[in-house]
Amino acid sequence: MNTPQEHMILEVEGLSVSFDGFRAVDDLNFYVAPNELRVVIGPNGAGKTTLLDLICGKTRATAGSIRFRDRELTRMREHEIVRLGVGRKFQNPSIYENLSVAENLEISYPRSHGVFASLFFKRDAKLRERIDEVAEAIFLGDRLDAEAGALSHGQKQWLEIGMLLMQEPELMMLDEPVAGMSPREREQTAELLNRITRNRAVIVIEHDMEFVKNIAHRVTVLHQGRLLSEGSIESVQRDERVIEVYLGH
Ligand SMILES: Nc1ncnc2c1ncn2[C@@H]1O[C@H](COP(=O)(O)OP(=O)(O)OP(=O)(O)O)[C@@H](O)[C@H]1O
Repeated sequence: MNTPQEHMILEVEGLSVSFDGFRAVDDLNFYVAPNELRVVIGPNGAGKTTLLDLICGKTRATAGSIRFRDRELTRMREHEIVRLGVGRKFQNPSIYENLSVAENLEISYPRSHGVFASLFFKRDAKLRERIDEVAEAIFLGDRLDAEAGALSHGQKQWLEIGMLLMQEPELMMLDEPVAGMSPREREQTAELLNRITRNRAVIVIEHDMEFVKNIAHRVTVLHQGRLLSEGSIESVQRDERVIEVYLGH
């Protein structure tokens, strides 16, 4: 799929970024539908992380456009992009180790309704409800009072996903979410991502092909900053160009 379709939530067109003349992302077109779970794969240095950096505003594009719900993101600042509904999870969890699970979720709840809104009981009830709901979704419903630092590596990754979910993003991006997880935790993460995608679009960068098979609706393969192949996991795995790049011929 390399042509715009109707109702795409994300439309990336002609996107390029150069670092000292080196094109890390090179004239890329990339479209994601509202309830899609897209996995981006590709060899080291293919431009996967840079693509997410461009979408979330961490890196500025040299050329091209990124439209999210018909809003142009390329000139927006990171916090504006977050406010529009784009959430990003980095490889290393950025949770507050000294705070409890519930507190970590609470500080991630958007305050956009203004300081005075927090004076009202209604907001607190809604917040508590949201914390319970998210904690349940990330398999930490019975660990609300646990200190985040005491969680397992996998649980910390889930907590960070939960912190993003508190903001109810319409597009969520995750960089290698199952790195370092046990097989059981990987299974649960697949279940979590599938559930999350019912209400939003999700982009995942992943190397573990078994995991990719469990979650991907479609796969985008990047190579040297360009689109190499795109489609179902089966079609991408059969693609000669993909095989060649991975086998390094
Ligand atoms: N800020 C930067 N300055 C200079 N070069 C950069 C910068 N960010 C990325 N690059 C280069 O761009 C290329 C693409 O990097 P990127 O991290 O996007 O690849 P990747 O596909 O995510 O790889 P990996 O699987 O190894 O994480 C690499 O050659 C990298 O060294």
